[in-house]
Amino acid sequence: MSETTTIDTETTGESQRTTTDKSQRTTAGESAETVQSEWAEYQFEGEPKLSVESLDVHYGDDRALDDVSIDIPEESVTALIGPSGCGKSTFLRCLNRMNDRIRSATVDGQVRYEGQDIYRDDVDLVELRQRVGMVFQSPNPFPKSIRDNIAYGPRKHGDVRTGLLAKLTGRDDEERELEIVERCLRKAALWDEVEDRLDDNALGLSGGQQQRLCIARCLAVDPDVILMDEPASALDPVATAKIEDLIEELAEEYTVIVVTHNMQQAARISDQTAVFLTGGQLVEYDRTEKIFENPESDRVEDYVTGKFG
Ligand SMILES: Nc1ncnc2c1ncn2[C@@H]1O[C@H](COP(=O)(O)OP(=O)(O)OP(=O)(O)O)[C@@H](O)[C@H]1O
Repeated sequence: MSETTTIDTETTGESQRTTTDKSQRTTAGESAETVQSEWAEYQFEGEPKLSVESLDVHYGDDRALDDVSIDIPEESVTALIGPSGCGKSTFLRCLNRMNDRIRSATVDGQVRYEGQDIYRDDVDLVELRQRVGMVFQSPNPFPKSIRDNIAYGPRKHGDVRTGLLAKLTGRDDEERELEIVERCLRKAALWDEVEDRLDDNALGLSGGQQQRLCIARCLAVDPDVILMDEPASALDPVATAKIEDLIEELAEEYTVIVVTHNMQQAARISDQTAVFLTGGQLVEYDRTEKIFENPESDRVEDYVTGKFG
């Protein structure tokens, strides 16, 4: 697919955030500049895993993200919340350049992964999406066996070789492949449910099992960051609870960023929360507890208490 994304590749070094007076509570009428400065003080230990600076996204002439800057810490869960159409999914897709696939999308600004600008012309998109994996709203397993779903990525990337040719050339990695399949299914809390039917078609699994399989498939290519776009919105409460537990476990090893419409879910599972509001603005970003218990912005308070959105 052709890529028409416009990228600003200017390198400006580490982001400089100005500290502002947090006593300035905002109202709906205040300018974006004032509103966006609210969360400038959110600080965490260590270097950011992802650092986004002045990110603007347009679809044709329509703006979807407006000057978004945010640093995301490693090995934690970051929730992205906000009303429908405020740009959460667009933002998520910028983090592994999935928006490159959308012809009308124009991306300006900077996204750094471990300090490296991911929008440089020479970035290998396959490698980027391997490191920054994605799990979608609706479970989308391949119409293949459970084993093949997990082994797909490692086979494609040449990490394992199986099959007749591999057997004939003595490079058969069947054992290693099974080890990867088991490890990833265990990490996705699915192994116990499927260990005796690895060769069954994945489409025979329940919705919740399919979603955990998709997470296991994502883990199989050894990601560092996992982007999740409403991963539980199509699931029943029991399956949702399993995904939530899994997300919290994954955050011990991975950097997880989750878009969710469910504010209780954001409050339950995330360490920090970013609130986007209409117009594609990131209005507030802070510890999840702070966002839900004592947000700086009146608009955020109205949103998290359900007064609008
Ligand atoms: N592929 C696209 N082409 C054109 N416009 C798009 C495209 N994807 C999103 N948009 C527009 O960009 C804006 C932000 O959409 P986005 O899906 O990122 O928001 P969202 O907050 O994730 O919404 P939701 O919560 O409903 O999924 C919306 O106005 C949407 O219509």
